[in-house]
Amino acid sequence: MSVLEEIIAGVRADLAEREKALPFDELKVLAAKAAPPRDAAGALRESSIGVIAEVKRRSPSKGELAQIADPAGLAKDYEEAGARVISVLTEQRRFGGSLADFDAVRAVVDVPLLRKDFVVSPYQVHEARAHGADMVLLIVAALEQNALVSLLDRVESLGMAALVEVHNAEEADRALEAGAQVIGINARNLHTLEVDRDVFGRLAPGLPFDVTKVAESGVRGPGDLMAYAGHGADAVLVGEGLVASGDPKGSLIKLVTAGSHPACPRPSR
Ligand SMILES: O=C(O)c1ccccc1NCC(=O)[C@H](O)[C@H](O)COP(=O)(O)O
Repeated sequence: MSVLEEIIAGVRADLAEREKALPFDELKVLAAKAAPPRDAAGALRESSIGVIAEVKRRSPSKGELAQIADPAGLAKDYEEAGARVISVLTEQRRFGGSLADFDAVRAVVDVPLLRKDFVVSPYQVHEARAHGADMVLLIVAALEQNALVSLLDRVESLGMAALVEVHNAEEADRALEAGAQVIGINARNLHTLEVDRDVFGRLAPGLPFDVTKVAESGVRGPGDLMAYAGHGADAVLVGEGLVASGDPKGSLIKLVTAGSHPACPRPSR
C-alpha cells in the first residue's frame, strides 16, 4: 500500500465513525446554517504573492514538527503576520490534526480558512462548510475523475473554493478537465515523500494564465518563495517552514515581506 492509500484507509475508517454519530442529512442542515463562506480564491489573486500558512503538527515524512498547544494562538499570529489564507490540517492519524483544531482557529480569525484533509466523500465537504471552512483541498491522486468532478461541483455549490492539488502533468490535465480554478502544485512526491521544488517550474507554465497557481511544500524561507514567484506562483503554501522555525510569526512576516517586495516577481495576470 502507498503512503497515500494508507492515509486514505485511515481517513475512511474515521469518517465511518463520524457518519454514524451525525447522519449526512443532519450535517447538511448544519452546513446550510453556517456563516457564509469568505472569498478564499479572491484572497489568493491579489497583486503580490500570497502565503497560505499551515497549522501542521506532524507529518508522515518528518514525524513530530511542533507541539502547537494553542492552534488558535498560532493562527492569530499567522493572521497578524499577513497570511492570506490559513490552512488547518484535520487529518488525525498521520498529521495529528482535528476538526477541534479547525474550530479553535475559526473562532479567532477572519481570514479565509482551508480545511486540509484527504477528502474522498461529499460528507467531508459539508462537514468542512458546517465548521466554517472557505476552501477545501481536493487531491487529484486520491480521486477517480468522476469523483473529482463531483466533489469540485459540490465544494463550489456550497460557495467554497477548492484547492485542487496535482503532482505531475497528467494530474494537471485532469484538474483542468474537471474545471479547477485554483491549482496547487505539490513538490512533495506522494510515493517517496521527497520534495523537488523544480516540479512547480516544470508544470506551472503549462497551466492557463487565469488559473490561480499555488506552490505547495518545501518553502523554508524567502529565497524559496522568490523562486516559486519567479516561476509564476500566485501563492505559496507553507507548513514546516513556519511551525518548526521556533518563531512562526517572525518567519511568516519575513515571507510576507519578501512576497510584497518590489524585487519579487508578481503574478502575471
Ligand atoms: O507533509 C507530508 O509529509 C505529507 C505526506 C503525505 C501526504 C501529504 C503530506 N503533506 C501535505 C502537504 O501538502 C503539506 O503539508 C504542505 O504542502 C506544506 O508542506 P511543507 O511546507 O513542506 O510542510
